Amino acid sequence: MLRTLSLARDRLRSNAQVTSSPSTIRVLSSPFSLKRHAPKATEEEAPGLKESVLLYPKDPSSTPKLFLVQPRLTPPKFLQAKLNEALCLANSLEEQRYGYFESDFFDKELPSHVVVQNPIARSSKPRVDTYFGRGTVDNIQCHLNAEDSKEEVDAVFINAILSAIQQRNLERIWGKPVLDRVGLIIEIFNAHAHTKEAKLQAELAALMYKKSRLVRVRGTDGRQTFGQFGEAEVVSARGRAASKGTGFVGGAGETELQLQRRRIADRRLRLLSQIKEAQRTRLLQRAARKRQSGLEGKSLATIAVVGYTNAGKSTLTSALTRTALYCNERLFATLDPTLKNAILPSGRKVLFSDTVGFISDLPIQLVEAFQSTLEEVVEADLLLHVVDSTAPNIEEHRSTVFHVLNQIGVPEEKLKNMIEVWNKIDYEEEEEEDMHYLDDGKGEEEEEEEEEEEEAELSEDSIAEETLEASSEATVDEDQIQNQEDDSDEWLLSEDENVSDSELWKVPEEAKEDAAQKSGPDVRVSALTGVGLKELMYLIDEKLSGEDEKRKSGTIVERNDFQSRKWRPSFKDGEEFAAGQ
Ligand SMILES: Nc1nc2c(ncn2[C@@H]2O[C@H](COP(=O)(O)OP(=O)(O)OP(=O)(O)O)[C@@H](O)[C@H]2O)c(=O)[nH]1
Ligand SMILES: [Mg+2]
Repeated sequence: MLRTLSLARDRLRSNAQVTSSPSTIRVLSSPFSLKRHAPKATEEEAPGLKESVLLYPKDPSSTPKLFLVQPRLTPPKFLQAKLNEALCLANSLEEQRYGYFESDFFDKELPSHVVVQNPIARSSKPRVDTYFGRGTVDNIQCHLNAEDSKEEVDAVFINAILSAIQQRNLERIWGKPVLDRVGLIIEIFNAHAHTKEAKLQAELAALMYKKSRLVRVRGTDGRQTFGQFGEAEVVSARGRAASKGTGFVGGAGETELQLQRRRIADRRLRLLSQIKEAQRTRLLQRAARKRQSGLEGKSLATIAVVGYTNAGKSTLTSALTRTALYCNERLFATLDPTLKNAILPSGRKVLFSDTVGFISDLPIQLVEAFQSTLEEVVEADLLLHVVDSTAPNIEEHRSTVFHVLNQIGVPEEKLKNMIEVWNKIDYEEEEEEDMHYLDDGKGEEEEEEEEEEEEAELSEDSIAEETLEASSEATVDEDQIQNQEDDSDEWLLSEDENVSDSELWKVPEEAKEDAAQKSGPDVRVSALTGVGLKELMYLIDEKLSGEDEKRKSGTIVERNDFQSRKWRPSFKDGEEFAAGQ
């Protein structure tokens, strides 16, 4: 069904009527209530971390005003879903203070946005220098000027993956910071991180992203700098750069680049050792849990609740365990795994683990920044996949989750045994409406004409432009060589990897096949109203006893092969330490 933007807002509001109504209603609806957790006095703050991870200059005390640019997609239903998600992402960027968000999500205005031509759809290859064609870049500039005249836009959010060069060039043209999809998600991680471990992991992700963004920038006064604005130049391993034919012989610039890299490398090492410490604590706790359950003579199984962000994982976990986890309509409301007890119908005691949600187009390296968090998923006895049954692009959500679970090394056996829960069945579908969003207004014919004109312009006046593009591509490779020398185990792929965007970010066919193998939900629930929860608890009981049987008969290998999986945590000594308990 075609969902419109206004419908999306209505839909959010209709959810809001249930979830964000006055606190009295929330408390009365217990045990399925959604209470915001109180500030933790014992939470150890990590002072000064925030300042060092900002991807663009902003006032941390206020929510930034973003202008969203959505490349056009087909079919319209898919575009609508992606646009809705991007709007929610943009509105999710808000600092969390003591476990709370100050503003109510549903009171927030939707960010200004425009749908523009998609360079990938047109030529299957975006422009190397500016991602979009010239006409689109100018068009966005006009929209930005109009927005600025109302209230100044703090940053432009492009819902696509940009290379460092494209990002810098667009910043120079528009005179504003530009965030791509990965950049914004990292910003959200940093803004929402609450515990020390989440803060460290989010900073690590930001740091490695920053590293992949290092390009030399020519300031307005002609000096080379790494500042926010300026003309992007690609720095080669030999310290040579070329931009519009203006090369320079390097030396000082190269040193500056190396200095930046060294600072990042130093900080990364410090962060890794702090994360290792936090992970050691987690491993000790897990070992203690196992020991205790062993003493009691029964195994204390852990059930990891996984799913796309905003699917309702925390709401469901709260409902099943009769606790009040933090649930919020903002994307990535949960960043830390939380364990909660519950008793199954058989009387068996289990632990539910609520964790960070997944999202499409997220590079594995970013997922890996949360490796200590995701270990809870890999180590769990049973997985509960929560799917938002109201999502228009439900199949994309499902395959994204299968993809991430595969990437983090969840064994196939566990994937097969995973319970798929379709949530939000209480949600009623609204009438179909026409889509409402600001489009750049270009029909296909116009787009083709514009493209032809651009191509003609390029071939006439190609020397400067092509020099930039060709040299960008050439020197990027050389730059990558240096990158690898500096830091061989890169976390984030940069544009330097020379792989097209579509190849990098799309969900592989195998993940789609995995998702398709499961024909539908095992159980349909409403975490909010409690419908289907009893059935779900019986199913969990059944699956766990099936697992016990298989284990007894030896068809399941015990969880001692952590190091041999596709993705491995780098903290082997911590494992050994815990194993020795
Ligand atoms: N209508 C309806 N809304 C629900 C249901 N379950 C969750 N929600 C709403 O969906 C939104 C997201 O819920 P969360 O439980 O925070 O989702 P999550 O999967 O934990 O999200 P992240 O932690 O951000 O990944 C909240 O506004 C919930 O109130 C449901 O069964 N019905
Ligand atoms: Mg959550």
